[in-house]
Amino acid sequence: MKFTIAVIPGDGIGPEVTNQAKKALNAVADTYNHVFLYKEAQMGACAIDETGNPLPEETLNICKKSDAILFGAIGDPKYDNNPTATVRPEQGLLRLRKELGLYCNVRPVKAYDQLIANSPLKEEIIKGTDIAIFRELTGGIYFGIKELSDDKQVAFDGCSYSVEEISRITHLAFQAAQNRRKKVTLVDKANVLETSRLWRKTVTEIAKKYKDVSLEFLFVDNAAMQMILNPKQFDVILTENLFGDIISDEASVIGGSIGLLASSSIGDKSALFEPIHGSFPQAKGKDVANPLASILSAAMLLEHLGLHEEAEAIERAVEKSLVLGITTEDIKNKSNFSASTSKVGDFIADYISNQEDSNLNFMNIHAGQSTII
Ligand SMILES: NC(=O)C1=CN([C@@H]2O[C@H](COP(=O)(O)OP(=O)(O)OC[C@H]3O[C@@H](n4cnc5c(N)ncnc54)[C@H](O)[C@@H]3O)[C@@H](O)[C@H]2O)C=CC1
Ligand SMILES: CC(C)CC(=O)C(=O)O
Ligand SMILES: [Mg+2]
Repeated sequence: MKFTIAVIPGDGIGPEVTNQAKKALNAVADTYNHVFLYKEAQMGACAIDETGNPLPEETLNICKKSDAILFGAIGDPKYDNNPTATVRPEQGLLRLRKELGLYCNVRPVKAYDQLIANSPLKEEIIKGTDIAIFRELTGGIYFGIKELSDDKQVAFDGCSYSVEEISRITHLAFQAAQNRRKKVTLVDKANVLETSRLWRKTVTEIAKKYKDVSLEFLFVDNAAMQMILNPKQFDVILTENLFGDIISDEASVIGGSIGLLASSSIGDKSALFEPIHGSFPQAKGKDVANPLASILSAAMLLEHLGLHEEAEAIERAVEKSLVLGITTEDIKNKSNFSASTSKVGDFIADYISNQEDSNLNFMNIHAGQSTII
């Protein structure tokens, strides 16, 4: 089959990790006889440098015409360290999400058995953790009216949610729970925020239609604590934009590294796939960033295109890289061995193409080495 995939590498480590995801997709295309037509587009700091606009119209058009979008990350210290800059890389990503209506961001969190020792959390706490975070992505405080008083002494970020915005992601979260362990936890701050009270009321109503799914409520401050104390209590977490952003980075500690967490952002017409991490500027160009979040995002992309077997092939290759310890330094194994970003990508692509044979090639490279390959 033939698909058009918009590729937005972005800034920092975005291009490096996206390249590895493309290697995995190319291996899938060769192995399963598909054609992936990549349309590369700019967004973020690199787009500002080139065009003055963090989301050029051309990028938006390429995305609208594609079957799916693979995105790396945006962001650059020259903007992070300049709070008065009025044009910012993040505006590009936020506008893209809004323009494409990508309201449902799903962030799977799981504790891989091979990496349990890498987590600072105890094995008995994290072993078996399997959570799907459903984060609302086009509403809330990230999209509210922003103001700074004329004397620059007072700043304002508005937060609003409509019943419609809450309802559409709530249905998707409950449908996902029906195919999982049948539990939804709504994470909010309904003891304080009016928007959170609307979330509780709306979600409670919708829950009545899904009688096989139980609904629990947690205030976000408590949820942040429970994520560390007892993550196995969670199945599907449903939450608003800001809270979902924060608790998903926190949850990545369970998996051993944020460099492992992939995501899908789904709307009625478009779908985008990206790691949950940012542009990790300290690692830019060093070939050390973990590409697995990007590679697993490519697997989610294939799943979205209906290519289930192909998605599984990527997931199996990722599992194999973890079993063999062919991993970047953020999750290096006990032998202190770590592979570079590109070598991990090579292994994944090779394993998809050749399956069992690739073990041998990489076991040889792996044997007796303690430095980056
Ligand atoms: N979706 C996006 O494009 C996002 C962009 N950002 C932007 O990224 C820039 C940096 O933000 P930070 O807060 O430092 O977040 P970050 O996610 O880029 O990095 C935080 C830390 O996570 C670890 N990390 C991240 N990605 C990794 C990877 N692939 N492999 C191994 N370790 C990894 C590193 O220890 C790093 O110091 C900022 O400009 C920010 O606005 C932040 C989050 C999301
Ligand atoms: C960079 C922000 C716009 C968003 C973010 O941190 C995220 O989506 O994880
Ligand atoms: Mg984030």
